[in-house]
Amino acid sequence: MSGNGDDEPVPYAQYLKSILEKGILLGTPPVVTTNPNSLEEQAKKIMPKKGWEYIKGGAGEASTMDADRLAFRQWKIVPRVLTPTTPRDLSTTLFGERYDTPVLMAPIGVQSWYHDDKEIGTATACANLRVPFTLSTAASTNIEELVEKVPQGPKWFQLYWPLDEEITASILSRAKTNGFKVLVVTLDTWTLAWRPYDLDPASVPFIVGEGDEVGFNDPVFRRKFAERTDGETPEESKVQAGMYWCSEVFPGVSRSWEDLKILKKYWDGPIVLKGVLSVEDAKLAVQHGMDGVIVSTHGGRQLDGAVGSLDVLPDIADAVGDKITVMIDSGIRTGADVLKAVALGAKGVFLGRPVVYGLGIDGAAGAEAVIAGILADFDLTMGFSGAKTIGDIKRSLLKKVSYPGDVKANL
Ligand SMILES: Cc1cc2nc3c(=O)[nH]c(=O)nc-3n(C[C@H](O)[C@H](O)[C@H](O)COP(=O)(O)O)c2cc1C
Ligand SMILES: O=C(O)C(=O)c1ccccc1
Repeated sequence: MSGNGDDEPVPYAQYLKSILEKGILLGTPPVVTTNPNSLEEQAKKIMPKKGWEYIKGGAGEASTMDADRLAFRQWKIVPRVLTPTTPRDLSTTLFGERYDTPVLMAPIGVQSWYHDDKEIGTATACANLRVPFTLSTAASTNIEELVEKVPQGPKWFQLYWPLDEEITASILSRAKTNGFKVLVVTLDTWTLAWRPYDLDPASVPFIVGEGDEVGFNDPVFRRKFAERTDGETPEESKVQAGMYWCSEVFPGVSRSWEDLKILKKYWDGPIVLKGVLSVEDAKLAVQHGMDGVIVSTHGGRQLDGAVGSLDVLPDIADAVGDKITVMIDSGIRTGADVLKAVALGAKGVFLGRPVVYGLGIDGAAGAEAVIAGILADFDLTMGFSGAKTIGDIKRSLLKKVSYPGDVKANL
C-alpha cells in the first residue's frame, strides 16, 4: 500500500484493486485496456477517426517518435531484492507544492476532437487523482469554463505565445486570475511542422476555428478582431478568426531569449520552457531567470530527426538540475518509463497520448483509468526495484544496454 507520507491513502492505489475485484468477482474486464501496447489500437476502433489521426500523427517519417521510445528501451532496471519497500511514498515537491507523485498531465490541444468530455474530462480525471493538469492555449475549452466546471485540482497553463503583447498580457492575466500556478511556454512550435497525418487528410483544427477557445474568448482578441472586420465576432466568422488567431500563436517566426523578459513582466509565478533538448539552451534558461525546463520532442510532432528526449535528459539534468527544475515528456507509456525518467534526473514526468487515447475510449473515466494505471504500475515498479521513496530512484538503478530486438519501437 502506498501513501503520500501523510498516512492518507492515495487515490491511484485503489485502481488495481478495483479492476482485480471487478474482474475476478464480477467477471467484468476493464473498459480501457491495461496493455500499453494495445491502447492506440483500442482507441482507433472506438474514437472519432479525425481525432485518432490527429493524436497518432508524428512529423515527417516519425523517426523522432521512434527515438523517444527506443531511448526508454535502451535503459533497463537493475532491481534490488531483500529490500522492503512498503509503505512506499511517491510524493514529491515541485515549485513549492507537494504532489502525490512526480507525474503530470501534458498540454494537449483540441480535446473536443477526441471525446465530448474534452478538457473537462481530462481535468476531472487529473483532479480525482490529484495529478496537475496543464491546459493548452489550443484547448477546445476556454480558461474560465474549465475552472468553473473543474474548480478542484492543481492546474498549470501552457502558452502558445501570441505575437501581440496586449493579447499575451490578457491571456496570462486570465490564467493567473483563474488560479493556474505554473506557466509552461512551448518554444518548439512557432509554426506547425511537416505533418503527413494532418496534411494528407487536409485536417488542421485551429485554421478552421477549432481548438481556438482560449483566443476566441479573450476580450482583447475579440476587440482586435472586431476592429479588423467591422464589428464581427469570432463566432460569426470562425474561419477568419481562426486564421487571425493562428497568425498570432503560430506566426512562423521564433521568439528570442531576450523576449522572455516580456513574459516575466506579466507572470510573477514560475515559468517553465517546454521543448528544450540541448544543454546550451538549458543553461540559457538558467541565465534568463527561468524556473524550469521540460525536455521534450513534442511527442515527435515537430522536428523529425531530433534526438529522443530521454537521450538528452541526463546531460541536461547534470548541467542545470541543481539550479532549475528539469522535467520531461515524449514517449512515457509505462510505470517503468516514469522510473527511468526520474532515475535520469527528471523531477516531473508528463503523460500525453496515452491519456487522450483513454479519453477517446471512455471519456473522463477512460482518461482516469489510464493515468491511474500508469501510477499503479509506477508504484509496483518502484517496489520491485527496491525504491521506497522518490529519492531512492538513483541513476545506479539503471544499466544502458542494446538488444537487436529493440529496433522496433512499440508505441
Ligand atoms: C494530439 C496532441 C496535441 C498536442 N497539443 C499540444 C499543445 O497544445 N501544446 C503543447 O505544448 N504541446 C502539445 N502537444 C505535445 C504534448 O504536450 C507532449 O509534448 C507530447 O504529447 C509528448 O509525447 P507523447 O504523448 O507521445 O508521450 C500535443 C501532443 C499531441 C499528441
Ligand atoms: O498538435 C500539436 O502538437 C499541437 O501542439 C497543437 C497545436 C495547435 C492545436 C492543437 C494542437
